Amino acid sequence: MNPSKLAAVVTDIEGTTTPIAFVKDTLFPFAETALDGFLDTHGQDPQVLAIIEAVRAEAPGEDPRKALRRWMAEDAKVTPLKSLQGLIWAAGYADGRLKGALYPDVAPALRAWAGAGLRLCVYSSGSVAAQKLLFGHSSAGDLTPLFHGYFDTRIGAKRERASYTAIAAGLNLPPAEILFLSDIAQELDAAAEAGLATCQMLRPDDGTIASGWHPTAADFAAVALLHGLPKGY
Ligand SMILES: CSCCC(=O)C(=O)COP(=O)(O)O
Ligand SMILES: [Mg+2]
Repeated sequence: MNPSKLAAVVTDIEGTTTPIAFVKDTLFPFAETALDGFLDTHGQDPQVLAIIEAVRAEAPGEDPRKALRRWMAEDAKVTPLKSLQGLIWAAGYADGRLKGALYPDVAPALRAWAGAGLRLCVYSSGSVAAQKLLFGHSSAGDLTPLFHGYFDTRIGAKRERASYTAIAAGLNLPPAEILFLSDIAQELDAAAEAGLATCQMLRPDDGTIASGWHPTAADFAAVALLHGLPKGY
């Protein structure tokens, strides 16, 4: 049963479902270390060739490997970098070197919300492939059957109102029936401008600063409490 006015929950990953430290200290260094070897081995694969073309288009005149390393250093949310990281992480998830880290409250709440009929979606700067890997090989098992949809930067940047309007249109739902969860105030601002309900995740482990006006929650059980949703335990 879903007594709230919500039809869907769209969640960010880093700082929301997943500790920032896992992304910054495990995922990103894994991709950085493996970059050259991956490109040496897979550089002629059609998928990788297309990504390198996209790198050249984004960084004209710059050596693609240099551009990729610069974006990694800047934590730039650039689609070709995010696509390539997803391909590199795939091998790590497949052989068990990587396991998608989730805060302990996340899986029980997601199961309860999906069971209550809510449509669950992810919106992350990480590529859709990378999102499916993280939730498919998570510390709580394969959670991908719980999700209705996945969105990445191909629908638009996370700090742009138009991205959230496009997500609502893609879900064929009034924006007000969608709750967006994120730790980043500018993302929540953009979602609220598009008419979505928002909640800022203030994970104590991540030391997130409150934006001042979005409702806040320290975990998904608190989100459930705010919206009259089951919390899963
Ligand atoms: C799909 S997991 C990797 C997350 C990632 O690459 C990233 O840049 C974090 O972006 P988010 O939008 O989840 O904060
Ligand atoms: Mg985030």
